[in-house]
Amino acid sequence: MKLARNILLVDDEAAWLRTLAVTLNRLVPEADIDSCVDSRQVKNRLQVGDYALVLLDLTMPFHSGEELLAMIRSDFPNTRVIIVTGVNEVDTAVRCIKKGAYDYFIKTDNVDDLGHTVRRALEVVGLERNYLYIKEKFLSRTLDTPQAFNNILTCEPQLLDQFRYLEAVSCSPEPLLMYGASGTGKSEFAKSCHTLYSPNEPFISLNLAGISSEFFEQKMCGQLYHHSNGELDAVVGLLHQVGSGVIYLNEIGALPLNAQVRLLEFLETKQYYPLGSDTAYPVKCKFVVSTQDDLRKLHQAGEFRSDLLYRLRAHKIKLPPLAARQLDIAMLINHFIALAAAEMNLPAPIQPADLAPSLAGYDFPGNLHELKGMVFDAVSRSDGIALNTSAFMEAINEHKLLTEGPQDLIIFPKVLPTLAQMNQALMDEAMSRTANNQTAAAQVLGISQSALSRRLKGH
Ligand SMILES: Nc1ncnc2c1ncn2[C@@H]1O[C@H](COP(=O)(O)OP(=O)(O)OP(=O)(O)O)[C@@H](O)[C@H]1O
Repeated sequence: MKLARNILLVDDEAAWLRTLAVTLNRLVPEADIDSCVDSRQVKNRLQVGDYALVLLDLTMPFHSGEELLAMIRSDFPNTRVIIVTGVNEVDTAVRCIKKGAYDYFIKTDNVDDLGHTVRRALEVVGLERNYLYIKEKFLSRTLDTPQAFNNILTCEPQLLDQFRYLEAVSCSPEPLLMYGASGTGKSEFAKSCHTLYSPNEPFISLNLAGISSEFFEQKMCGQLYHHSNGELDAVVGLLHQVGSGVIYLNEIGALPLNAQVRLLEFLETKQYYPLGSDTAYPVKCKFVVSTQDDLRKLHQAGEFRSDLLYRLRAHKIKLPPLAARQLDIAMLINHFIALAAAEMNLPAPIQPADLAPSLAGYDFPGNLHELKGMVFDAVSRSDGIALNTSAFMEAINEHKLLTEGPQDLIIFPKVLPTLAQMNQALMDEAMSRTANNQTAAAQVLGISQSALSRRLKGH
């Protein structure tokens, strides 16, 4: 969605209107400026043009600025008004602010101030319109571009909601922050965002785990090398390569503090300097970032800047772990079977009906990476008819052993002990752990004190 940049200047003095238009063109070159010298035409002009801002004179024949302000506030609530007034009308201008004007400007004031006020008002209107658009899109139950989500299979309502949210916010120039453990589909969502935002521009992804501040800056901004013979060499940075596309920064929580300052500058000033150069270049891309960490906790630990955190959280998506997506498991297994069979040039085996239910209690710590790996392993072991499920069972048992912890494991020697040796070893261990208290040791072993006593004597 493009932000509105159209401004209508209204004044009955044609010469002043011309001067104002020239000045604003110079101060706010990104704006499109129209003017209207007849107060009776203002309503008509607002009906046909989508104006973000009206600069309104107070004293005009036919309709006063105050009257027009009331009409604009009621009929065109998405358009902001700045009152432009002479020194002798400041009281009226202040009254207009109370009635909903965004600001007022006295004709004799420094025009640079007017430039700042106009730019601020345009930003406010842009944000308001963006917010309204996002709200409307999110509340509608349908997707405009369902094909953007072709790579994300799901029938979980919470993920379908995320599709609608992503479609609504993808047009916004603000960054998108995704939370989710490894393998929950963050890269796929970043790609969908790219398809929605700028499908014909590049998509570039950078993993920030273990990155240094210097490398980050060089990678993003590029570098200019000045040789002693006067020649120049340039390494092009990602911000140049990505142009108006999408840059996906994975593991944002790992970004060192100095590099966080740089990223914040890219977001706020919308420009960057290649290393070794003092020429500023524009940042035109959309930033999508993701993390597995709780950035607020990182901030509390002094590892993440709060200003960057607030800037990044403009739009955010939380992706659920695979274990919370039970409706999807059977469908995802089939999807990965088809992928694996195509990749290995094998016939696609059939998924046993009881496989997905048997995985219901498993928590998939590696999420979709893990499920995909299991299916690929299973397909490679299959006979081409039924899917070999041993890969799944092995993974589940391995995981059980790991999560139960080494203290719960009995590690047997290569040559197994006899039962008598195990009995003796168990009794010795229980007696030693209970400081030779037979009653307590018997309790630990699950037998009576007299039975333990008998056995100890027997040995
Ligand atoms: N809903 C889905 N449908 C089909 N495939 C999916 C889906 N979500 C993710 N995948 C696939 O699962 C794998 C893991 O997903 P992805 O790489 O997007 O996760 P991630 O959260 O970005 O992981 P990491 O944090 O490790 O980078 C990828 O091969 C991806 O194509």
